[in-house]
Amino acid sequence: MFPVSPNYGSGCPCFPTPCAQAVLGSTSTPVPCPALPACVPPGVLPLSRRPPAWGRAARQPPGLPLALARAFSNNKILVELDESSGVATMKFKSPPVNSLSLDFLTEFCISLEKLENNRACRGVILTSAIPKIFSSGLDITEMCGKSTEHYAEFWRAVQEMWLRVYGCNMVMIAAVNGSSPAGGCLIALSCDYRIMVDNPKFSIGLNETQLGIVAPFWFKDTFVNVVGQRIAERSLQLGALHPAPEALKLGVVDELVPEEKLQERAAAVMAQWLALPDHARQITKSMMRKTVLDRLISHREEDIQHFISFTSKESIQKSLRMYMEMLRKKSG
Ligand SMILES: CCCCCCCC/C=C\C/C=C/C(=O)SCCNC(=O)CCNC(=O)[C@H](O)C(C)(C)COP(=O)(O)OP(=O)(O)OC[C@H]1O[C@@H](n2cnc3c(N)ncnc32)[C@H](O)[C@@H]1OP(=O)(O)O
Repeated sequence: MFPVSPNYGSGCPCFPTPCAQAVLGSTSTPVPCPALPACVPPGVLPLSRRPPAWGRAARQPPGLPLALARAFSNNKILVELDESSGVATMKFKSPPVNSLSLDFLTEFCISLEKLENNRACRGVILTSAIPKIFSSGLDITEMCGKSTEHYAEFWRAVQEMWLRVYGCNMVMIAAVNGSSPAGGCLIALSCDYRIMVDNPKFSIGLNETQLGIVAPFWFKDTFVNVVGQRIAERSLQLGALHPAPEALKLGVVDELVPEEKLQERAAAVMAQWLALPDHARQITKSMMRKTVLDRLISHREEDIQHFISFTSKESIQKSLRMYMEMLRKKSG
C-alpha cells in the first residue's frame, strides 16, 4: 500500500477511499497539488462537479455541519456563506497589507475548494477586511533569500491560486476596496467581474517591472484577456499602477462605486450573473478561458523552474531587496 498525499483528508472528494492521484509513490510523477486534494486535477474543475442549481441554491449535502456551511475562518481569510442566495464572501484579513504569503495562498485555496464542494454555493465575492488595501500582491519576503525548495513550493501555490480562481465554475466577483498591485491585481483580473471603490488613491495594475521582475506569461495572458493586447502591452512594460478612474477607462475594472455601496453593488451584480442557467454560463466561461488555463497546466513544472532560476539570480535578489528597503523607508 502506498502512502497518500499529506494533504489528503476529509476535504477530498474521494475521501475515505483515496483515488489514484491521492496516492504517493506509485509513480515518479510528483503529486500535482500540495495544498489541495490530490484527486482534483489542477485547473478547471470538471463541470459535472457543479450542481445544476439554476435559479435557486441547491440543498446542503448531508453530513456537513450547518455552522461550517455558513461561516468559517482559519486565520487570514473570513468566509461567509449566505445559503439563501448561494453567495459566499471571502474577506482577506491578513494585516498589514494582505500580502500573498505561502500561508495565505494555502488558506485561500482550501477555503475556495470548500466552497466549490458545497452545493449551496454558486458565487463568491472576493474583498478585503483591511482598510485601503485589497491585496499588496505576492509576499516579497517569500521570494527573498530563501531556498530553491521554498521558491518551488511558493510558486506552485501561486499557480494553484490562479488555476483555482481563473478556472472556477462559480461566479467570481472582485469587490476591490483598496490598492491592488501585481498579485492582488491578478486575483481581481481572474474574476468574472470587477467593481472598485471610486477613490483615485486606490490603484490597480501589474507593476512587476517596477520591481525589476517580469510578470509571468499567465499573468500577462489574463491581463490581455481583460483589456486587450495594446493596453496590456503598454501597462505591463511601464509597470503601471492605475488609479481607480483610469483603471475604469482602460477596462481593468468594470465599474466604480462609492465605498459604502460596494458590497450592495457586488451582491446585485452577482444576482444578475446567477440568474443565468449555471450549465450554459459555466460552459461558456470554460470555453473562453480554456486555452489560457491549458497553457499553464501543460507547462507547470517548466514555469516553476523558470521562476526558481529567475528569482535565484543575484541581480533579481538585489532588486527585490532594494524594493523592500524602499517600502520600509516609506513606511517608517
Ligand atoms: C523570463 C520570465 C521569467 C518569469 C519569472 C517570474 C518572476 C516574477 C515573479 C513574481 C511576480 C510578482 C508578483 C507580485 O505580486 S510582487 C509584489 C508587488 N507588490 C507591490 O509592489 C506592492 C508593494 N506595497 C505597496 O505598494 C504598499 O505597501 C501598499 C500600497 C500595498 C500599502 O501601502 P501602505 O498602507 O502605506 O503600507 P506600507 O507600504 O507601509 O506597508 C506596510 C508593511 O507591509 C510591507 N509590505 C508591503 N507590501 C508587501 C509585499 N508585497 N510583500 C511583503 N511585504 C510587504 C511593507 O514593507 C511594510 O512593512 P514594515 O515596514 O515592516 O511595516
